[in-house]
Formats: sequence, structure tokens, C-alpha cells
Amino acid sequence: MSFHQEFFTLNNGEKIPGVAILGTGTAWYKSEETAENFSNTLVDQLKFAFTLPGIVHIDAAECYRTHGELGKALKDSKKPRDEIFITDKYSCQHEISENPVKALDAALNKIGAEYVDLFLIHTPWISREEPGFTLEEVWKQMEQLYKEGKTKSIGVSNFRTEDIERILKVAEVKPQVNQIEFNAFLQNQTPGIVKYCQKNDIQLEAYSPLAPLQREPRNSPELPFYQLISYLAQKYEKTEAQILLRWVNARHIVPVSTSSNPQRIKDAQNVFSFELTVQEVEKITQLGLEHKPLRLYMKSAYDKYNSDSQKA
Ligand SMILES: NC(=O)C1=CN([C@@H]2O[C@H](COP(=O)(O)OP(=O)(O)OC[C@H]3O[C@@H](n4cnc5c(N)ncnc54)[C@H](OP(=O)(O)O)[C@@H]3O)[C@@H](O)[C@H]2O)C=CC1
Repeated sequence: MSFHQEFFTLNNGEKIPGVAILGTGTAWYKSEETAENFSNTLVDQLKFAFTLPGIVHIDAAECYRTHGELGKALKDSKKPRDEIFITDKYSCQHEISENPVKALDAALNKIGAEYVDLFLIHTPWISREEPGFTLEEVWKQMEQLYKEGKTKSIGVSNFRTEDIERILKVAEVKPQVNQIEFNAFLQNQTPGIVKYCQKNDIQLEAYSPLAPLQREPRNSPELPFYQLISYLAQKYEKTEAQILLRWVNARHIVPVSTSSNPQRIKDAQNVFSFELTVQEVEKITQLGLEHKPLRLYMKSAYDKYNSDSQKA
């Protein structure tokens, strides 16, 4: 069967692939970057991803300290740059670079690219005290990078509605994306964020889309949620992971997944060869909402929202 891929159109007209198949964080994350901990395994995974058909969407960030691996894989790959979609993030909370302009310059240098496709502010915890400027000021720097063409789109990550409201008040360029934690067991990272972004034409991306399969021990296969996922996997002859990624996409959200296993990376790029029905999408949503919240990231800041996180 010929390869089929789907995209979402961002509010600036740019297209984003409907799934990101290789995040270079989580398992690949390093707290410091040295010659010794350079990961040839990650280089090989990236090179494998670049052999796949279509536009391959890679998720990176300053604090993952894996730009070197991405740069090596890009250099060794024959895939044209315009068939690779690179997301990167200014990880302000780690204070690696002074500001986003310096962060992106350093990233482009390491990656060996002239631009990234999407550049995000990693977290909203920015103030005059730390790292020394306001959210509004940092957004102006993001806009500068956008106007200079160093990034084709700009956005945020882990932002609450009130954080985005602050940016919208001063924005010449509206954020194109908010990348948040989202899966069937955590359908609002912070109160009302999914509806808010969708109403305001800010594309959502979902990290930890496979959390229901991975992090919660599968000790309750009799739960209706898992029975449904297993039934749909058989019906469509897909893996349970592909069902969950397709569900996130059907909710008009870009899943950001990752794997150390080439077959799984390939499967993630192949989630558009089938379609869930409207009723199936709704059923996964409803059964997911019945589960207690499963939050894996930003817990110290966002656990207080757990009681609101499983509301559609
Ligand atoms: N903006 C932010 O603050 C954050 C962004 N991220 C980004 O999102 C990316 C993905 O996050 P993550 O939470 O890891 O995403 P996922 O929910 O996709 O989980 C990935 C895990 O699922 C496993 N997996 C992959 N495919 C399958 C499959 N077919 N069946 C069963 N298990 C599978 C992988 O294990 P295996 O390797 O064994 O296949 C891996 O450990 C990160 O790498 C990072 O780029 C993540 C966290 C925070």
C-alpha cells in the first residue's frame, strides 16, 4: 500500500506532520553533554527515522543535550532538509543559554541547520527574578527569531491558559503551538487548556501519548479501556500504540512519541493507513476519562490541577 501522511495547518499557514515519531528527550535525556556520553544509539535511531517515507517529525530541546546526535544524523542522512520537521525548545528553566536567541543560535550551530521548523518556550516559569526577564519580553525575542526566518513557527510548551493570555496581549505573532502532557488518562494538563487552545487556533501537541501503555503497569487488562484498545488493535491490524497515537491525532492534537525500537518508530510514522470512526474516538475519550489522572511530568507545579485534568 502506498504511504499516506496527514498534516495540520498552523495559524500562520505552515503545515505540521500529524505525529512526531522520535522525541530526543525522556530516555535519551542527559543532564550534561560530554564526549563520553554522546549516544551513537540515538544517532542510529535518527538515521533510521530519516529512511522512512514522508516528512519525519523530530522533537528536540536545549535541555535534552542531544543536538550533537541530531546534527550527526542529519549530516549522515540523504533525506532532504525539507522532508524533516524539527521542533526545538528554549529550556529557560535550565538556564543553559542566556535567552532564546542565543539558545537557537547554539542549537542551529550544533544541528548544522539554517532553521528549525518550530521553536518553543519549554516552560512558563519565567520572571525578572529568574532568568531575568518577563514572559512578555521573552516572547518578543521569539518573534524576532521568527521574523529572521531562523524558525518557521513559534510556540510554547506546558503553558496554562493564563500564561498564553499574557502573551496574546503583547503578541504581534500569535503562538502557533502549545506542547503539553496529554494522553487518555490526562486529558487536560491544566484546567481547560485543550478547549482554550483549540478555540484560539493554537495547535496542541501531546507528549506522553503512550503513557496508558507504558507507565501504568498493565495489570488490569479487564478494564474496559484496555479491552477496547485491544479490540481496535485487532480490528485494524495495528498495535495498541498505533491506536492511541491515532486517537490523539483524531482529537486534533499532534502526538509526540519516541522509541528505542526501530519497528515502533516505523509504526508511529504509519498511523495514517487507517482511521478510527467518530464513535470509536469518542469511546476511547470517555473510557479514558473514567481513569484516575496519570500525570508523569511537571508534577510539583501541576498536581494541584489533578481534579480538573480528567474533564473533557
Ligand atoms: N515539552 C515537554 O516538557 C516534554 C516533552 N517531551 C517530548 O516527548 C517525547 C516523548 O515523550 P514520552 O513521554 O517518552 O512519549 P511516549 O508516551 O510515546 O512514551 C515513549 C515510551 O513508550 C514506549 N513505546 C514506544 N512505542 C511503543 C509501542 N509500540 N508499544 C509499547 N511501548 C512503546 C517506548 O519504549 P521503547 O523505547 O522500549 O520502545 C518509550 O519508553 C520526548 O522524547 C520529548 O521529546 C517529553 C516530556 C516532556
